[in-house]
Amino acid sequence: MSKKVIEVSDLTKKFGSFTAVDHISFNVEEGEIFGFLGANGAGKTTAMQMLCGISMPTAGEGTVAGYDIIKENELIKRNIGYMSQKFSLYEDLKVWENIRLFGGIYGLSGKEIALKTDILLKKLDFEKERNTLVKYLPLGWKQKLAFSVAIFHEPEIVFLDEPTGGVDPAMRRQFWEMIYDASDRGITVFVTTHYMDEAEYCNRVSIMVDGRIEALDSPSELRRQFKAETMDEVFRKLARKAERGLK
Ligand SMILES: Nc1ncnc2c1ncn2[C@@H]1O[C@H](COP(=O)(O)OP(=O)(O)OP(=O)(O)O)[C@@H](O)[C@H]1O
Repeated sequence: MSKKVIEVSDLTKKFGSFTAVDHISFNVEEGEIFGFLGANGAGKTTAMQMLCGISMPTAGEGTVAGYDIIKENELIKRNIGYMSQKFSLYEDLKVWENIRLFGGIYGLSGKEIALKTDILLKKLDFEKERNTLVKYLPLGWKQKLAFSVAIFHEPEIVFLDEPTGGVDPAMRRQFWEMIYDASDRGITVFVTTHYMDEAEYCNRVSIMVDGRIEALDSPSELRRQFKAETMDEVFRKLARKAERGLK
């Protein structure tokens, strides 16, 4: 049996009387690429922030990387990687300065950071951009850099919130090569996306509708269950039920 890196049960988040995330329960296994889908406003970001220890649940319980999401949220923050929609890169710092900053935040030594920076820049073919201010990088490059710094400390799990928004399919494909590479090294990947071709690349996918998980399985099994040719069709069949955000 594979180890569970995420285990949550009845996780709920209310904002006043509005229930943004409504009693969700699921597990993610070590090394999985787990897709977290849902229409705008379905509750994906809110759920992810609870898993990352950034936001406290109103109800429910769970563990991430073995730590309790309520009592040990500080430990979770230190032991995961997180790439938010706005990514955390500092636009007015150079590429190498951003890498050093995040390496430091994650507790790596100066020597380790220097060594790993050289390896990373070479791997990304970014050596010429070492001294470039991040604000001058094209969006796709920023996304690759943001992902690289999110996993610089080799966390057990990385959370990616719409990591490939706004770039062309070729660039998105390159980004997914990096995701596969991380997954091959044993890093569990939890990823939200609006692109249904990306959903097909995941080992398992959950689909949220109005704060609840309405379906969860492998893409092929979901296509079978929903008698659909593509994940896009599965998604549209489910999203039709949504009352939030689609009007
Ligand atoms: N701090 C908040 N206060 C009140 N309502 C909020 C807050 N954060 C989120 N919401 C509401 O909760 C619902 C879920 O939002 P969330 O951002 O989690 O959705 P999402 O699935 O990530 O959507 P998107 O794909 O647009 O990012 C939305 O209706 C949103 O307006």
